[in-house]
Amino acid sequence: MKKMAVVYWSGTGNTEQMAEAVFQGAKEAGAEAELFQVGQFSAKSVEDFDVVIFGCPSMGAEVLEEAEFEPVYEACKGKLSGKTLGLFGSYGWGDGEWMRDWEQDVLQLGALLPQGYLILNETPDQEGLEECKNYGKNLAG
Ligand SMILES: Cc1cc2nc3c(=O)[nH]c(=O)nc-3n(C[C@H](O)[C@H](O)[C@H](O)COP(=O)(O)O)c2cc1C
Repeated sequence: MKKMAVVYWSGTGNTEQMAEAVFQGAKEAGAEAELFQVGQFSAKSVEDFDVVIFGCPSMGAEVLEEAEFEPVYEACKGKLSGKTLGLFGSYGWGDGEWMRDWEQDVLQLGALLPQGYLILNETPDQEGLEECKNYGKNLAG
């Protein structure tokens, strides 16, 4: 059984809804999944999971949220080489630049991103939540 962590930050709840659906999908696919708000996670925890799925919306000007999410993610970076990851998040008026940059960052660290990333505009609709579930399922498979 795969051990999976879904680790997220969300300001207004959109990425949180995505995180919950990704987590549900992983569990339905039979993974031993845990859901963490980013403050509950640390670099040390990376080793405890086969797959780590990070979620953070586009903030600032096309960057990760800097006060809470980024410090934890930065601390995890040293543990991500060879690790299977997922990346997801919600965005607003942009074109997903923050996620393209984030994808490049994890690939440069040597992490694996077998299902690519998943982004949704603002509040997820039913179809979006299904996409999130499937993303979690596929990473569990
Ligand atoms: C301070 C702030 C900065 C933001 N910066 C961006 C941005 O650079 N690009 C973008 O597409 N959306 C931006 N947004 C919009 C959020 O990414 C969007 O509303 C998202 O759905 C928020 O997700 P959350 O509910 O998980 O916090 C910003 C929102 C806030 C509050």
